[in-house]
Amino acid sequence: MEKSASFLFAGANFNKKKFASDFDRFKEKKEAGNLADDREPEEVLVSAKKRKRKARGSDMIGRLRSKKARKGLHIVKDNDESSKRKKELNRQIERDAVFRKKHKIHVSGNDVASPLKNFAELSSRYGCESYLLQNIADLGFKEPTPIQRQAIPVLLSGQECFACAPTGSGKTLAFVCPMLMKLKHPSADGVRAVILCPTRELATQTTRECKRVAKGKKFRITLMTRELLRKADFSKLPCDIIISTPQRLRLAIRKKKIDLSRVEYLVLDESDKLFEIDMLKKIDSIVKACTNPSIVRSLFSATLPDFVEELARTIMHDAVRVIIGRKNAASDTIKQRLIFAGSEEGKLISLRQSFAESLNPPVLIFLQNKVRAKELYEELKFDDIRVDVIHSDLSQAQREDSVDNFRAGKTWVLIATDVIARGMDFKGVNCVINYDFPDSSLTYIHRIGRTGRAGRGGEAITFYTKKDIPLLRNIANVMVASGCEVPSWILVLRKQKWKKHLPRRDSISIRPQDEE
Ligand SMILES: Nc1ncnc2c1ncn2[C@@H]1O[C@H](COP(=O)(O)OP(=O)(O)OP(=O)(O)O)[C@@H](O)[C@H]1O
Repeated sequence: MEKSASFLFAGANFNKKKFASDFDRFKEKKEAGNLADDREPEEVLVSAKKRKRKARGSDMIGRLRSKKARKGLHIVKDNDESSKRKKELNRQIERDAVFRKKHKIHVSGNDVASPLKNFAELSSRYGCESYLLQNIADLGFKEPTPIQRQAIPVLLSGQECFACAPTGSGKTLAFVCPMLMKLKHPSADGVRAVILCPTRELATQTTRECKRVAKGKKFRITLMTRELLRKADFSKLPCDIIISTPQRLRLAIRKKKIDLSRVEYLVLDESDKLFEIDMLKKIDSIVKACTNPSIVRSLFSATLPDFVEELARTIMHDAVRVIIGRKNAASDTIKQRLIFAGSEEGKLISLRQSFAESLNPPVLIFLQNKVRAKELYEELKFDDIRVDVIHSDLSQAQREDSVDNFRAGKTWVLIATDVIARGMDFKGVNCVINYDFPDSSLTYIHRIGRTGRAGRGGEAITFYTKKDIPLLRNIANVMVASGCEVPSWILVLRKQKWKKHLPRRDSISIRPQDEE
């Protein structure tokens, strides 16, 4: 090859000696090609025409071939693209699976959205407005909790969802955040979102939380109060989001005061409580009143019994199931203890003794009904501790005062019925005492979940007497599942089937009758 014959080969020297045999063959071919010129002119002409035809033919075939090739190339390219996409999708699925495993997120459903790595993804993936991110930051939330990581993208993708995550793990933000993002702006179109809570206290707390998260955006967030129910004309009342107990909302529907046909977003908080038989009818009529076909419904709770899942599946389309950790488990930040108190008298002695040794307020004490809550309050109110009581016989204002005083630290020990066992977020409760054994393992999980919230530690003490032994194993199983120690004899007791445990108990009062 001559020097510089080709720009590509410039600088490369062909070693003729080394490749002599190849070089000779190449020379032979060239010489044979030159022979054609020695033929007769006609011969040359005919063969030239033949060559031309052949060339033309081969050109057409070539064109055809190259067209096919181009087409083939497209197909190959398309196949390449789709296999690339498939590969990337598979990689994403693998990454999601690893991430979910790390955060103990279990999902089932179709095309479940990837979990959030951080709150900033709300903006990069879903165009979240800055006011919301700012509010989340102002609340001091640095990282999403596992339920927030998964439930928020699921709801933003428009899928319905039932979610089960431990007490105090941030479920409220997990449904409030996508709701505000979906609603985008305040509007005069009527109610567009409904949150149902089983108790008034929880509805009040959720309203407050919702307003904090929506700060700076003029959403009309309304708590359904008795007064509002009596006086307000909802057709004129501007309202984007309504938060209510099922009772009050059903009354409003019955009185034809409220139109829920535009509701785009419905949340059933503490859903297993809402699906209990006494609430089910009310829930049913509310669900039916929300007639918007594009509504997104979601169920949230720390406990999700199988019957609730089955019921939920009958009303929800293609819902995604999100479970954090183990279903129906207590928060693992709570140190749980069982104490055999022998009798009612033994419980009171034990309680006073533990207060005398170390009272570490705030403390919450649960009893099985309001009569017993009042009795214990009467016993303790003259002791040297700041004690208060909350139950359903108190007026709304008195109940609110009890909650506020406990929140503010004015009350050290709050005696309560199960009216505040679910959802209430009291910051820093150090100890929950089950003075009366809970009526089920689900109630146990919710009661003790008033402590050990948002990653903090806490303690739960449960008194039991002989009457509570039938349910002891069920509670012990919850304790073992969250890593607490339990005497082995309890774990071999017979397990009780689903039935409320509400035994008749002796009076708490140890004062002689004529003193009362
Ligand atoms: N991402 C977060 N980072 C830190 N704290 C958070 C975060 N999200 C929520 N919290 C806080 O965690 C606490 C518990 O949240 P929340 O009341 O929503 O729990 P929950 O899961 O609904 O509990 P429950 O089952 O008892 O109703 C609240 O004080 C809340 O402000």
